[in-house]
Amino acid sequence: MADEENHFLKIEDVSTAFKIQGKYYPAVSDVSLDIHNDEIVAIVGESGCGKSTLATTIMGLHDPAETKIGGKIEFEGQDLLTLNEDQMNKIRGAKIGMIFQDPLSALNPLKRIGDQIQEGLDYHTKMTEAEKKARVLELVNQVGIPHPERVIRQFPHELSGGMRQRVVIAIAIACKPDLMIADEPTTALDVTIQAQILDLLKDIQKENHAGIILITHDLGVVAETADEVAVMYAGQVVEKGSAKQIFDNPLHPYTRSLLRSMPQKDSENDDLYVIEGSVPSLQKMPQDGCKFAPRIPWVPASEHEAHPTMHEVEPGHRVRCTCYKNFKFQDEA
Ligand SMILES: Nc1ncnc2c1ncn2[C@@H]1O[C@H](COP(=O)(O)OP(=O)(O)OP(=O)(O)O)[C@@H](O)[C@H]1O
Repeated sequence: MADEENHFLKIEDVSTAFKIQGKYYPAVSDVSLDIHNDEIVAIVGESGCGKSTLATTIMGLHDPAETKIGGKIEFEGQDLLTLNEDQMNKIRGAKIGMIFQDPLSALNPLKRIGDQIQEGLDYHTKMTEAEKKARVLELVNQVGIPHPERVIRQFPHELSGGMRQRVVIAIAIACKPDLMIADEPTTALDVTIQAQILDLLKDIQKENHAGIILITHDLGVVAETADEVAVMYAGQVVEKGSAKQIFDNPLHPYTRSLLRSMPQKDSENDDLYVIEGSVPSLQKMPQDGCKFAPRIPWVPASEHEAHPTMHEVEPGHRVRCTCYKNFKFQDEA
């Protein structure tokens, strides 16, 4: 594991609250995470846990009139939360690339693929036209798109979903960003294509020595790719550690529930475990105590902390609240 010295993204106590009918409700609460070069950090949790909000907070994509953001996001020596729009524009696309879930909506339907890949180079570099053209072809090649010369003249609708996602990745890596944020990059794709795209992300990460934040609800994707894992529930990180720690020794009841609901490759049993209940809406989110408590009502209140904090259970492995200590599922004796 990389040492503390070379982390280049340090998220410290970040909270993002949205204004709803005049009141602010937190979608992300006090999240702290470090990302290093050459590392894939997965952020995992069910829909509504705040994963995308954390990503868009890092990217500075929130309207300050509608959101309240707190904490610090140190990236290569500066706090992103203190930068203005012009300063953020210089970082987005150049030093931080973002890959969204749906390649079709991320691409402009009316622009040729080559021109879309070139846009970042136009904005962020002083390359000549010839250098940019060569770089575009190099990128198309790098992301494994066949017939690059033809594809750069095509429009998004002429490509398959998998090829479009490769284009989105080419756009994200055009300026060799140090950090890539991939928000559900394979969710819209079928299973075989998913595997190819994940392999591609891993290859690119190795080649560029980038750090990647991979947002997903799919633990299968996490198992395939991640070095480090942060499990989010109701806007908080409830457990984090290396992928090995999380998969071999999951502790928080929420992490354990997620793992239990994961389909097993060799299992013929289709009855998957389902965690009862769902992530509450922002207005219904419990404000105090363990936010997961309502979903494990058989656990006595005394097992939870009044103000749950993160506990280091082994080096690098942290879990929130004390309710993990004696936790058993209802069907366990
Ligand atoms: N602009 C917004 N205004 C108000 N509430 C929002 C806004 N964006 C997100 N939310 C709410 O914040 C919570 C977290 O949403 P977020 O999209 O970050 O979760 P997620 O874990 O990424 O889920 P998904 O995978 O479905 O995107 C949800 O309750 C969502 O409804």
